[in-house]
Amino acid sequence: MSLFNKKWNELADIKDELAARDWFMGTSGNLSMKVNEQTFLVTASGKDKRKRTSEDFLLVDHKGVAAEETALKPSAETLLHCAVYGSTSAGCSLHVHTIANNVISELYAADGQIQFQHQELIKAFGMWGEDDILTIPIIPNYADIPKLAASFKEYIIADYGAVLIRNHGITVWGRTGLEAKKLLEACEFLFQYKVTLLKIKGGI
Ligand SMILES: CSC[C@@H](O)[C@@H](O)C(=O)COP(=O)(O)O
Ligand SMILES: [Zn+2]
Repeated sequence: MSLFNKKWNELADIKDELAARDWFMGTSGNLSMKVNEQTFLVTASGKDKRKRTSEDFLLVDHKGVAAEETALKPSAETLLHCAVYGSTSAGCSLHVHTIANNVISELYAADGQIQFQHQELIKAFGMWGEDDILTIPIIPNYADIPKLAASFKEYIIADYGAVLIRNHGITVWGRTGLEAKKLLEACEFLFQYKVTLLKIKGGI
């Protein structure tokens, strides 16, 4: 199997798994996977990401421009994926909108971040110390995508990480598809936990 087909199938399988969690409401969300140093696969814009079709992804260059003859449009948020691959050795980037990540982004917007400590799942981010703290930045949402991508890029400081976009969604990236998925699932677990706890305690 060619590298292109291998990467396509890997990304399609991740998409199916996230779809099974119902993380692609209203055509939201976009995913990408690096194929080589020059190009990556990204979801086509505006599609129902719960469906698996031969038009789910297209190949784009480092500027997010289609690298092949196609009628498909790359994700409207391709520049965020470009920002990841342009400044790290990441191999996969995932973006989803969920109720939990939107609620958390709104509740903690004034702090510009949310932190988790003494939570087993922060180990997904390599936080193995007893008192380690996981910090996830929260940035404003801009309709102007180049502006959003520039703001997002400031928080890309490693080959894996996560950034919440206020009242929009989360973008995570990792060295492999498996790592990116692990980080996304860990974040969503932590967000759902926090929302549930706040509700029980009467905080919201
Ligand atoms: C109607 S979904 C919201 C979109 O504007 C966007 O935020 C999104 O995540 C999906 O856009 P897409 O262009 O399909 O990648
Ligand atoms: Zn989005």
